[in-house]
Amino acid sequence: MPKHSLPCAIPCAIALGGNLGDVAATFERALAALDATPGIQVTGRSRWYRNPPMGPPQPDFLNGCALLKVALSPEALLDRLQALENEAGRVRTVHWGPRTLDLDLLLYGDRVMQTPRLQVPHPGLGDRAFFAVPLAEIAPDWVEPLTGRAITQIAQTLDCSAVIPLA
Ligand SMILES: Nc1ncnc2c1ncn2[C@@H]1O[C@H](COP(=O)(O)O)[C@@H](O)[C@H]1O
Ligand SMILES: Nc1nc2c(c(=O)[nH]1)N=C(COP(=O)(O)OP(=O)(O)O)CN2
Repeated sequence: MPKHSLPCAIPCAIALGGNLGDVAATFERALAALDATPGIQVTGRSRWYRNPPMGPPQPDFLNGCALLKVALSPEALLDRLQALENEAGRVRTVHWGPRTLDLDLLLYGDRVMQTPRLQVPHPGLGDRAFFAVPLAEIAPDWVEPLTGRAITQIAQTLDCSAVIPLA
């Protein structure tokens, strides 16, 4: 089925992060693989932003966000995101430690859910500038359903000074 006719597609926002290897190339591969996935269309992407690590000392991160149209359940979308993390060689060792690729589901339409596997909106959206700054670039007016705040409003409450766009 052509992507433009995906029935019941839900607008979603994801975050990309990583600090091991050629992260920009890893992000490009992940977005291409997502767009090639039945039931997923990549409709927008931010610039990539360099910023210092949250957590233990480690190399700076690249972070960014992408917008999707998704005709999959939130759980099936998470399965696909985690499969792509694994394909990028992600190894889970240290909590908040270095990684080749992290793909987080930030928003799934206006759904609010909290299950053992999935919290949506992502609980970091309100306090992580490396989520809010790139998302504000591509979806400034999207209203976060838990607090009723637009993404730009969230970004304005955070110290965004260390989240620097690449060229
Ligand atoms: N919104 C979410 N996006 C991604 N992962 C989520 C979300 N809510 C809960 N999770 C769970 O978080 C752990 C660890 O995720 P990493 O970001 O890969 O460290 C994972 O088991 C998800 O089920
Ligand atoms: N600058 C920056 N620092 C980070 C980043 C990141 O993307 N950018 N992700 C982290 C951990 O994310 P993880 O997904 O493991 O934790 P979470 O489940 O709390 O989001 C830890 N520290």
